[in-house]
Amino acid sequence: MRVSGPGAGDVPKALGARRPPPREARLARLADPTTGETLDRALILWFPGPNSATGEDLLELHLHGGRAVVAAVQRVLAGLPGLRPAEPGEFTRRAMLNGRLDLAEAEGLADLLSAETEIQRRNAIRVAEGGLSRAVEIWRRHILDHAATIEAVIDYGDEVGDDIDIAPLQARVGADAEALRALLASPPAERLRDGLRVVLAGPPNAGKSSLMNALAGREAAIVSPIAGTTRDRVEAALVIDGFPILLTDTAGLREEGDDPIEAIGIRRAQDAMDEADVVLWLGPEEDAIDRPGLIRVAAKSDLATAPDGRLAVSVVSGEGLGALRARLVAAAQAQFSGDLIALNQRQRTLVADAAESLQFASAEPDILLVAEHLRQSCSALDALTGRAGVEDMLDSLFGRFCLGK
Ligand SMILES: Nc1nc2c(ncn2[C@@H]2O[C@H](COP(=O)(O)OP(=O)(O)OP(=O)(O)O)[C@@H](O)[C@H]2O)c(=O)[nH]1
Ligand SMILES: [K+]
Ligand SMILES: [Mg+2]
Repeated sequence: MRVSGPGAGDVPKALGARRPPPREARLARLADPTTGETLDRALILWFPGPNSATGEDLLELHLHGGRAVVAAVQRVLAGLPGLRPAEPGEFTRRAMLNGRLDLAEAEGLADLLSAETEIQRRNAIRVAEGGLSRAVEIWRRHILDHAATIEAVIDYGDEVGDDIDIAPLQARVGADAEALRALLASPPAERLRDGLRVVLAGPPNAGKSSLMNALAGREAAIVSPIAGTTRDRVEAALVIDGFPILLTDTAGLREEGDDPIEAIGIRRAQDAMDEADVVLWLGPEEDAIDRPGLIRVAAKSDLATAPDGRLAVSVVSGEGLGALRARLVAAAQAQFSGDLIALNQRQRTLVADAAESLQFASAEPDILLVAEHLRQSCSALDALTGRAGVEDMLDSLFGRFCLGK
């Protein structure tokens, strides 16, 4: 349990314990101040501000985790003058307001707390440790340099009353716009939870659901010899070699008959393919769509020899399943292993805005407007790290944290 703020240092005494020296854990008996009854034996840690997680005086009580113990201590603390329960995320919010971390780092921390997959965790820790903020700071400096040059040109131009060639500067600004946009090439952070999106597609009875079940290691979808068994999208999340993969089984594709539900299923199958990173195509060669990430699978290879160029797979003999898993891991690696930082939607929008303003600045003939576009680009980056006012954003971000964070 954490207590943050100017009165935090008085809490041990109120609980009948001594305040330990800074940053040293001490075992202490915590007592109810009204009854003298023992609440718990706990470790107390004392972090005087500003060198604490929140930047304020901060006290930590490491209690025995039982719900009743926590509730009893909480009740006693709430009864002390000047104390109230924290809002969700309030500690991190205070840390940010006290300059202990910036907005991008706080977002990284929120992502870290909710990370479900290894690639999410790796990305979140990079952001939480300031990886994104540092990259943004470099861009900001670039833009401020350009802006300073332009301001100088504007001032100087006033003096000599003459036009000055800003083409070389604009070329550099244009190059920066390109390079900044490269930040958008990494997959969006939201995508790191699902991982690689793999869709099984092909005509009815091709063996899609059987293959899905074999890869998932469970009976995720119904298998039967009846064509048109699968009608809706069926998802199974799995992890292969540490890479999260979201498998989606789909309705068999065929000329739409008079079954309206099957027709909806087929439309959903097509949507799923549009969104997929990898499509496992189990249909005939001539119907294979030409797209990146298509893996042609010759299913039921125990029944017939697979044609050249297709990956022979059988869920009966097990042939090709290992090779298929390896292909999926390779695809996931290509997509997620880079050093690029995955940006969330908010960050992507701001980076795109900043790059667009730079683009405008590089092509704008009016020198005053060039300066204005550079300013806008800079303020988009400021919003990213929270230098600019972003109250709404703070509310929604810190609402994602749990109590005590
Ligand atoms: N021998 C053999 N039979 C298979 C194999 N894979 C699937 N089957 C059989 O083929 C039939 C159809 O399999 P499903 O997995 O339901 O095919 P589907 O593509 O999902 O079919 P729909 O959902 O109807 O589009 C079932 O009877 C399966 O048992 C395989 O590798 N070898
Ligand atoms: K079937
Ligand atoms: Mg099926």
